[in-house]
Amino acid sequence: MNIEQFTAALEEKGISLSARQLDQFEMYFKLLVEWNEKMNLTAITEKEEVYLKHFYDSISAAFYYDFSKQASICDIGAGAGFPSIPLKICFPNLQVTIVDSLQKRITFLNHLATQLQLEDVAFYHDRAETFAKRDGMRESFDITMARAVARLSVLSELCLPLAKVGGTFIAMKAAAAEEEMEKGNHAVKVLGGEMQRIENFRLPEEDSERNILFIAKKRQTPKKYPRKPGTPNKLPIEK
Ligand SMILES: C[S@@+](CC[C@H](N)C(=O)[O-])C[C@H]1O[C@@H](n2cnc3c(N)ncnc32)[C@H](O)[C@@H]1O
Repeated sequence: MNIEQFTAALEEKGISLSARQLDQFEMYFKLLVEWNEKMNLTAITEKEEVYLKHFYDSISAAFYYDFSKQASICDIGAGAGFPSIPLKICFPNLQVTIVDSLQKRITFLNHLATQLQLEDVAFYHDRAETFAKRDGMRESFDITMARAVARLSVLSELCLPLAKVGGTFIAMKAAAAEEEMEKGNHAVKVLGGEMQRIENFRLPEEDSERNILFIAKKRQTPKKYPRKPGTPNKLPIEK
């Protein structure tokens, strides 16, 4: 997807980018590739692929959810900033918090935010399991989201405790989401969530399936969750 196609595809979805926003994406691409030579940030480095598989794919959540309002987002395991940084570029009104367990990625994100002059962004080197125990963080975000971090039964324990009651947990998935949903539904309920809808589409130019799960945070998460780091993955809440 070249820049013209990227701009047109977003325009079609009602997202128009200014010259400044396009510059920010261009700088993001350059820094990603430059820093990737020193540290492992992504396997995707070819320009048109970065625009499609990282930028467009991250923004696709906005085709199904209104990010144009003032809202706080916590992006768990964002790595090099996906999906929340492309969303922040498109919707500067968002307050973005990223939590990632790899320090190197947080160093990159701090540099990126300075270069792109992003405001209202905060980056934490932590695991979601311990971040949720910090003062003021638990059940404090309007939206919690993650792309390519863990299967739903595990991911729910990382994301739902951080979403406020009345908020939304958005899980961005590739294929096989239906099966994951069936297995993950129990964890979603236990943690205070309720599956709302699943949006399914294919990435343009690729025959690659994408699923975005929207889960409403209905009730408070029981105090015992999240469990210790590593436990959600070792002993997922599954029936
Ligand atoms: C496969 S990468 C995905 C990165 C990004 N979301 C994307 O879509 O490109 C998974 C990331 O999740 C982070 N991660 C995994 N488990 C985590 C946890 N429990 N808490 C915080 N970050 C975690 C890893 O450090 C890594 O950066």
